[in-house]
Order: sequence, then structure tokens, then C-alpha cells
Amino acid sequence: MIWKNEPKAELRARESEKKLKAARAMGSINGLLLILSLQFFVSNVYCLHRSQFNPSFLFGVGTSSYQIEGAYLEDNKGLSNWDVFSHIEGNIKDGSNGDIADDYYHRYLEDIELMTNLGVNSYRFSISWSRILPKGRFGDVNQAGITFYNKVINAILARGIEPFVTINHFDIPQELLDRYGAWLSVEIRKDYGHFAEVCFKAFGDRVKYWTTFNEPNSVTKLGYMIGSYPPGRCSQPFGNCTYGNSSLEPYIVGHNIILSHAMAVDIYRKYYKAKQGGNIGITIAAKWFEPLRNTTADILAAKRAMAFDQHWFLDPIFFGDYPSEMHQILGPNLPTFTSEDKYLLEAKLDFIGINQYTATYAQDCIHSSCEIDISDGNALVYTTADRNGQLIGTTTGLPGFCAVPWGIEKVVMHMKERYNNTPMYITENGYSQVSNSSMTAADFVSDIERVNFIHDYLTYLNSAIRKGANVRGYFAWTLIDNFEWAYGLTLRFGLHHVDFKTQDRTPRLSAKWYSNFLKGSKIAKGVGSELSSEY
Ligand SMILES: O=C(/C=C/c1ccc(O)cc1)O[C@@H]1O[C@H](CO)[C@@H](O)[C@H](O)[C@H]1O
Repeated sequence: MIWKNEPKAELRARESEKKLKAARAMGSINGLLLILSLQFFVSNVYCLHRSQFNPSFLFGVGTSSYQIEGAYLEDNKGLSNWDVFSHIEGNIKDGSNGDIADDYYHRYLEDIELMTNLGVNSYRFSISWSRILPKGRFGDVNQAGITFYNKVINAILARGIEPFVTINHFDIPQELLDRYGAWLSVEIRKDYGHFAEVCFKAFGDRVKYWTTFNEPNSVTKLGYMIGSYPPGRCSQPFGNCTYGNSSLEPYIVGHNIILSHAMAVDIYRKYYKAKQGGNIGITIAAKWFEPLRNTTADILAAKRAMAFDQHWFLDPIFFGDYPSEMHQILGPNLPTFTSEDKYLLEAKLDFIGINQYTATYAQDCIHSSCEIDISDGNALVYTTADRNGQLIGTTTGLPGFCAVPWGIEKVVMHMKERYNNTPMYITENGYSQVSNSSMTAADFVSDIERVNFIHDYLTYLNSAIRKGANVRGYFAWTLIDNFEWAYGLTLRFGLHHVDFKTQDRTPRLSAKWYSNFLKGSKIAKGVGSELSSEY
């Protein structure tokens, strides 16, 4: 049971027990009534319940454009970097691509129906840059693209669902890569600023939550350090790529993304916020790094890993410069902010978006030699899920991504402390299953592990909130199985199963569980096998 590890709940239990004892001592009818009401109180506290979160708390689901839309050449859409990358043999595990994906471009109303049935009050989705601006700022706005997102936004609002929009979730016009190398060039800041402004202008009357970027730390690491995402650049020993420099390019790319973010926030603040009244933030992939051993070296290693993964983007936005750990190790390979840049960065943000899936142990590789982890290579740490033969959590479909529910509380409390308790939204959290041809339809929908995953993470999230963390929303990743980037169709994260041959959607147990939870049902607890019979 999760409660064992949950100090707040334990404390409450002890307090309640004391009160019960006191009440018994009273030996009166009043005492009996007190016992009954306390029991009711205790059972409600012990069971995860919607009412433990503020009524205005956003509970939603998330998706992203390239992963679901398909229709990759329809209505004047331009090619994106992912369209091109996924068509190159060897880049996607199963040779699939997002040409059709979930065919959401044509089926969005059906999918909005699924959201409505879940009972979510918000929906996080992204806008395909190449659908709106097929050639970036070197061409016109594609009206058909604007029309599509208008239809989505209007349909969800009509059903009482708040749009929570990611301006850029990995996919960019290929034109910008071909012309000037995309994020490696300062040119992209102008393009991004233009795109963001087109979005504010077209949708900002109805969209009150914007995030500038999804996981810039994944864009830099996967695209330019390991090379498994476009443009597939890296150098040895980080990976085998034809071009790239894993110790230099990720930081140039990161720099341009940070300043693109700042430019968009600046534009929003100056010209749109007063009239439109929305909020704007950025979403970071926020893995938790736990020291492998209780030594100063490993404690510093875990901190260094956080710096090279997350403070990398948030420190410049909050404090105007990169974390000291990055300066020390990277030296001249780390770009510097000019005074103009610093001025722009003062626009900061309104909230931090946190994508939280997993935690890992970090071991120091400065003071003792060890095998350096490629995805955090320049941080000089080794990361592992294994401590003395014991895994940090339970395995999921994504290699190296264990389910570690307590990690979400650690990350949220860390962000609370470091960034002055700025409002936070959990913009992604979810569980992956490997898709396997021998699995039956029933295997696909009885996802008890996913139910337990969401239940346990929400429990620890709630614990952080009770400790004062300013968390205002949670989005389960994801509404429907989709094109999972380099993993293609081999990993399934959906609350709904998708048959990619027929495009049929089937709610999984987790969809029913989430819906019951959102509707305030009493059975919203973690499951053993006993719960499956309730559905
Ligand atoms: O795409 C990633 C990150 C992947 C990764 C990182 C580090 C590794 O070592 C391996 C994969 O982030 C998010 O996680 C989700 C589920 O994957 C994606 O479907 C979302 O689109 C994305 O925002």
C-alpha cells in the first residue's frame, strides 16, 4: 500500500487515532458521534478523491499534433521535420510514420467526444507549425490550418473544456531546417516569434493557457546529443551520426529556444495579454534524479544532473543565466546572454509546465571513474534505475523509465523551492505498454498497471499540494494511443486503445477509472485484481 510511504497521511492517521482515543475516553453519545464523523473523515482522506483537489484545478488529457493528426499533406500543410525524418529508413523502430497516425484531422470530433465522456475540464494539444505556416515566415499563413484549430477550440469550449495550447511540440517546418539549420541558427527566433504571434492573434481570444515549448530539453538531447530525433545530429561517444557535435550543439540549440521563448512571452505581454488575459509558460521534461549513494559526490551528481537537464532552461528564464554547474563544466561551449538578451528574459513566464514520468539514480563520474550516461553526458554523471540489484520502481514499456510515484512529489517540491513556488501544471504523466502482436484485444484494455500508475502519482502529487506546492493542473498522457516518435506504433500510452487498421477507439480500464475519479466517484482507489470486476 502506498500509504506506508506517505508521511502526511501517516501523521493524519496518528492524529485521528489520538482524537479517537480522546473521544472514547469521553464515553458519551457526543463521543460516539465524534468517532463516526472522524471515521468518515479518515476514510475520505485515505482514498484518493477529486475533492482533495481544488474545484478549479485543471484535470485534462494531452496530445500533440504530429503524434495524432495525420493528414500530413492535406489543405496546404507544409512538410515538417518529423514528416521528413520518419520517412527515412531506420529512424523509426517499426518503420511507421505520422502520415495518418490517429487520423485525428478528420476524426477530432469523435476524439472530443471521448474527452467529454471522460469528464475532463481541459485539453492540452499542440499546433502544427507547418500547417499554419508551411514555409515559416518565408510564406503566407495557411488559412485552412487556422480553420482546423478554430474548429477544435470551438468544439471543446462548447463542451466546457478549456484549451491548454502548446505552441510547439517538436514538429517544425522542414523549410527552416533546409534554409538555415533550424534551432542551430539565430534566424529561428524570428520565425518562432512570428509563429507565436500568428497563434495569439488567431486563437488568443479563446485560449487562456499557452506553453511556448514542449520539452526543449528533449529537443536538444534527443535531436542534437543522441541523434534519435530530427535532425539526428550527434558525435561520438554519444551516438553514431553523420553530422553534429554533442558537446556543443545542444547548448546552441537550447540558447535559441530559450530566447525564442523569451521573445514569445515578450510579444504576448506587450500586445496581447492585457486584452486576452491569458497565461504563458514553458513545459520541461522533469525526470527526478536521486543520489545513488548517500555520499557528497553522488548528492552533487544528482544536483548536476538536474542542472544539465532542467535548470538549463528554467534558470535563464528565472535568474537570467545558466546554472553554475553548466558554466563550470562547459566553459566557452556554453553561449552567453547579452544585456539585450537578459532584458528580453525578464519577461519570464506565468507558470512552469512539468512532464513527469520517472526517476533515476545518479552517480558521480568526476571523483571516481564510471561509465557516463550519454543522455546526460556532459553532466559527468552515470544514471541507473538499479541500486544494489533493486530497481528504483516498477518497469514500464519505455526502457529505462520506471514508474516511481514518489518522484513527482520530489520534482514538484524541488521546483517549488528553486523557483519561488511559481504556479505549476503537470502537463504530462502517463504509463506506456509495449504493443505486441500476440496481445489480444482484452490484454490491451485491461490496463490495471496504468490505473495504479495514475492513482499513485496523483496521490503523491496531492501530498506535494498539501505541503504548499502551487500545482494547478494535471494532464494525463495521453487521450489515445498514438505515433510515439522514434518508437513508432510500438508503445501505447493511451487511455483509449486505437486499432490503427480500423481507427477504432476503445476505452481502457484507465479511461473508466479516470472518468470515475473526475466525476467524484468513491471507487477511485488503486486496484488489485478486485477492481477489474467493477467495470
Ligand atoms: O518524447 C518525450 C521523451 C522521450 C524520451 C526521453 C528520454 C529518453 O531517454 C527516451 C525518450 O517526451 C514526452 O513524452 C511522451 C512519452 O514518451 C511523448 O509522447 C510526448 O510527446 C513527449 O512530450
